[in-house]
Amino acid sequence: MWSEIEKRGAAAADRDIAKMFEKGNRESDFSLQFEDFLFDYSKTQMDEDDRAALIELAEASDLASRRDAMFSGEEINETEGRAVLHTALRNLSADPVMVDGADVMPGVLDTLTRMEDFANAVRSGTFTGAGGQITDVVNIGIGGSDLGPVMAHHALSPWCDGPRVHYVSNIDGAHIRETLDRLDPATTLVIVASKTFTTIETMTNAETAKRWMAETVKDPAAQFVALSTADDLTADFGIAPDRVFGFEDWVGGRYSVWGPIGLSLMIAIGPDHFRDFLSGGHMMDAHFRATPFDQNMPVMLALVGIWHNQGMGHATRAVLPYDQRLLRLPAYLQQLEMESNGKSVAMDGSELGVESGPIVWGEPGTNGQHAFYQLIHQGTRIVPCEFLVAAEGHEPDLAHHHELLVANCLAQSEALMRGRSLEEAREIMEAKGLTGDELERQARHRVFPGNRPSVTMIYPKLTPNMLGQIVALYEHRVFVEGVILGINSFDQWGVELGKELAKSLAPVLAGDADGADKDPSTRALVAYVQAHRGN
Ligand SMILES: O=P(O)(O)OC[C@H]1O[C@](O)(CO)[C@@H](O)[C@@H]1O
Repeated sequence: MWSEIEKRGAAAADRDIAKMFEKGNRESDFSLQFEDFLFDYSKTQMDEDDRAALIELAEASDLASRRDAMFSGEEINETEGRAVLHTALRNLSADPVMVDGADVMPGVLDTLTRMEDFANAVRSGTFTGAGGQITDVVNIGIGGSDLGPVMAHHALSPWCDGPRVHYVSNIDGAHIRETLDRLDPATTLVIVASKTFTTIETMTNAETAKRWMAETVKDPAAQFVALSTADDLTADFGIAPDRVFGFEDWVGGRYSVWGPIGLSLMIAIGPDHFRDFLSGGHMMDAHFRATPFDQNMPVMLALVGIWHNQGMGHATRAVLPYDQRLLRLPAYLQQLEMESNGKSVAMDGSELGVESGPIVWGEPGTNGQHAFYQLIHQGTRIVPCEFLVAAEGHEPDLAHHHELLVANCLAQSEALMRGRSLEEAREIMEAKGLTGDELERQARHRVFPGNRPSVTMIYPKLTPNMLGQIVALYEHRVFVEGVILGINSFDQWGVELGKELAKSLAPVLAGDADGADKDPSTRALVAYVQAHRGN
C-alpha cells in the first residue's frame, strides 16, 4: 500500500495546483467543515484518486478499530502496557469509560471538582498565602507539564482575569531566578507539575522555589501544590494530600493539559472557561468518533500530512498561526507530533519501512514572513505549510489590524500556489527600465516557482471552546498518523538516553568522577568548562 502512495506522491509532484481548480468545485470538494471550523486542503497536489488511495490506506491500517480501542480504554500504549484516555478528562457527558472493568469517570469528575474548588478559592482570596491573597502563581514543569498550559494561557489571554501565572521549565537557573526575583513569596502559589515527580529539571526548580519561599514564609509547603500521578513522592516533598491533584498513568504528558496539569490555566481563566475549553475538545472527540473518514477533520488532516511526508517526500511541516495568541502552538505541536511520531520502529518491533513523522516547526504570521518565508517561497526544498487564522480578532477597535492579518495569511497561500513566472518577472524588470543581460539576471532572482502546497484552517474567533477543538484536532491527527504508520504514538523512549548520560556527566563536571568512560570529544568539552568557570 505504501508503494502505491509513494508512486502517487511522485506522480503528483509536477501537477499544477492552480490548474487543478479548473475542473470546478475543488475549493469545496477538498475542504470540510466541522461546526464553524473550516479546513481547506484544496491548495495541495492531491486529487480524488490520491484521496481515495489514502483513505484506503487508513482503512487498511484498522484505524476505526484502533480509534474505538483508544476511546474504550484498551491498552493501546503497548510498550508501556497502558490505556490512552486523555479524552476521558474532557468527557463532559460523563458517559462511563472503563479501564480494567472500572469506570474512571467518577474519579475524573471528582478531581475536576476539586480543581474547580481550589481555583475558585485562589481566585476569590479564600485560599491565601502568608501575606494574603495570591497575586502570582508559578507553574514549575517541563515538556507536557509546561507546554500545554503555557500555550493555552497565551491563547486565552483575553479570559485571564485571575492571578498572574508564570511558567518555569528550564533547568537553567536563569529561568527560575528571573521569575522568582520579581515575586513576593508571601503572595505566591507554586504549582509543581510533574506526572512522574522525578523529572530532574522540575524537581531541581521546585527545591529552589521551596528554599526561596522558606527564606520569608514560615510554612512554605502550605503554598505549594502538586499535580502528579506519584502520591508517595509528592508526600515526600512535603505537599499535603489535599493540595495534590492526581491523575492516572493513562494520561500521557503531552496530552495532559485537559486535567490537573491544566490547573494553572484554570486559575488564570476560571473554571467556567476551562470547562468551555474541555467542551471544545469533547466536541472534536465526538466528531472524530462518528464521522466518515472523508469528512472527518482529524483523519483528513492526518492524510494530508501522510501525503506530503511519506507520499511526496517533504520532511518538514510548518505550522503558521496568523494569531499572535497562538505563538506557542508550534512549540506545543513540536512535542505533540515529534515526541509521538518521531520513531523508526513499528509497534511489533520491526523497522519502519517509511519515514517517521515530520519535523514540525513554525512561528506566528506575520512575523515569520519577515524571517524564514524567503526559503518557503524560493528555497530548493518544499515545505508544506499549515495556516491557521480567525475570521475575527479580539480587538474591535483595531479591526483594521485584523483585516491586514487575514489578508497576509490568505496572500501567502495564494503566493505559494501561484508563484511568479520568469515572464512576469521580466515584465516587472522591464517596467523598472532594465534591459538586456541585467534585466534577465534581475528577473531570475524574482521568480517564485509556486506550486507549493499549503492547507488553511479558519475559525470564527479564538475562544476557549475553539482552542479545545484545535488542540483535540491535532491530538487526533497525530494518533491517526501514528496508527497508519503502525507505531506507538504514546511512548517516548527516545528521550531516555540523553537523561541517563546527563546523570553520569554531572559528577564528571563536578570533578567527582574521572569520565574515563567518556569519548575524547566529550572529555575535552568537560575540560574546557572546568578550565573556564570561576571555581
Ligand atoms: O511530567 P513529567 O513526568 O515531569 O515529564 C515531563 C516531560 O518529560 C517527558 O517524559 C520527556 O522527557 C515528556 O514526555 C513529559 O511531558
